[in-house]
Amino acid sequence: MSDHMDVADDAAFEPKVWDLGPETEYRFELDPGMCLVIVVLRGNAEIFGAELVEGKQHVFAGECKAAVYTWKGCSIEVTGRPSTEYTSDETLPMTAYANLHIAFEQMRVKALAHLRGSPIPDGPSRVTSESPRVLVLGPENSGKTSACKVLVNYAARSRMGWVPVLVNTDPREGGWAVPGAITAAPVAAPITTPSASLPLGAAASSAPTINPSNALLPLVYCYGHTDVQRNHLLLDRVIRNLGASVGDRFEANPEARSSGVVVDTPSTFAAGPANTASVRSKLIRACVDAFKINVILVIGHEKLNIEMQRTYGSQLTVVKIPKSGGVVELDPSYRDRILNMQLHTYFYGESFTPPPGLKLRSNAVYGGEALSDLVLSPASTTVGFEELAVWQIGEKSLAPSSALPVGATRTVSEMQPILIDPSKPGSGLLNAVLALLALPADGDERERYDEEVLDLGVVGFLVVTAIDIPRRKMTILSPSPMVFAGRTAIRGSVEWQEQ
Ligand SMILES: Nc1ncnc2c1ncn2[C@@H]1O[C@H](COP(=O)(O)OP(=O)(O)OP(=O)(O)O)[C@@H](O)[C@H]1O
Repeated sequence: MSDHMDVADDAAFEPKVWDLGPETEYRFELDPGMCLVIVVLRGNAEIFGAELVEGKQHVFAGECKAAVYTWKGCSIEVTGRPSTEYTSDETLPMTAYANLHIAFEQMRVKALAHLRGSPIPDGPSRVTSESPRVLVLGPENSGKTSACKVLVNYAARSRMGWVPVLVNTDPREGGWAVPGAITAAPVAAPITTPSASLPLGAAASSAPTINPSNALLPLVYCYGHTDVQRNHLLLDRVIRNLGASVGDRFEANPEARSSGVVVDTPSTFAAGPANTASVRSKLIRACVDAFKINVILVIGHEKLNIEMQRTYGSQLTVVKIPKSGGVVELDPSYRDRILNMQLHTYFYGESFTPPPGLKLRSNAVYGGEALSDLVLSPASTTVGFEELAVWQIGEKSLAPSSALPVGATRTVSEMQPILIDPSKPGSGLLNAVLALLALPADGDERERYDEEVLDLGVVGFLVVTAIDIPRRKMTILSPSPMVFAGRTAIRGSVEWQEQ
């Protein structure tokens, strides 16, 4: 049953109290420029598994769409003017997530006991002593990212002190960085959802000097495009690189492995035109291999569930879970706006105007952060053409795979790094988003190789805001002041647009 409300203009900014019964949720959607403040008056409430602290003002903006869920019932006070708000008791997927969480918790406990050589709980176990390494698949708008957040947040909230790794392989979403990136981070405290431009909450990558409460330090690799089909060989390679980096972290800290991994994927892995089927299955395979997946969750897609059962059923567990009725259908224009908003947020942070008539208290939070920590000050630096080497991967006029004749395959050139000459008019560098690469590890120079730029992690993203060809200089926007001399960057197809 759903209790829909039409939002009346005149009463919109009066606080409204919603009493939620057990296992129900209050769903809301914000239009551009809107801000919503929610206070839990009584009971326990959570957003995608992250608890809302009672009595605190929780601020939402940036076209956020989410649901306040309660297991046992609660009262919340809501101030603002959402474009849609209603309550629903059709929350069956939350029960499915809770059951999965309990099963994953047992796997973690056994994995840790095994590692420490302690007796395995529940006697000799049928279940292996592996931690849960979960791949989440589903079509567009099926709630994959929300499901990942719930599962990771429940683990991070557990008293066992788990720090699960959340991986985002959806380059359209950009995870903790910018669109075009794929990222992974150990999650020690629940991830919040204050805004659509911070789909996985804030991270320290764009503003290392602030965000004191958020210690997330993601591993970042650059794919450079938002379209999975554009250069799937490259995406396959960066997914495997990200998996290797996560593996290295586990090598360095074996107990961290027992918390497990949850991998979010793009909807294009699950569904798409028939001629993309082999690419899709190769990319799913890349994830299964890279993160040593032992559980595949398929959200609301029977055909894919059967396909996964057939392909992987003998070696790992495939579970189908229902799609939540609350998941919002995101249209292409919304996705374009969010892409730009996410880029801007990476450099400038967030800003919002509180609902008229509402005074925000000093302890109000925006996704777990104090309001004073939201605005960032990027740096603008002039750099000589010779100082920063910018590469692109593959040929300039790379057509998407879907545009190739049926049966045609790409040549190796799509994985070939090509140095961009900024002095050439039409180099495509102006307004390009660049991924600044980590320095190669010290070592034998002979170990360096031509395609090295494909395999290096990213330390931050930059934008070329001006090019002066006569003076051979370009102006670069970076999240914080940086020295670029001798550094290497990659350009993809993501472009900066002024807002
Ligand atoms: N129960 C819910 N109530 C309200 N909004 C929700 C609910 N579940 C998900 N949403 C919102 O719906 C939108 C889509 O959900 P989500 O991003 O989880 O789906 P997805 O399958 O990962 O999307 P994509 O198509 O980008 O891969 C998001 O804005 C999310 O916050």
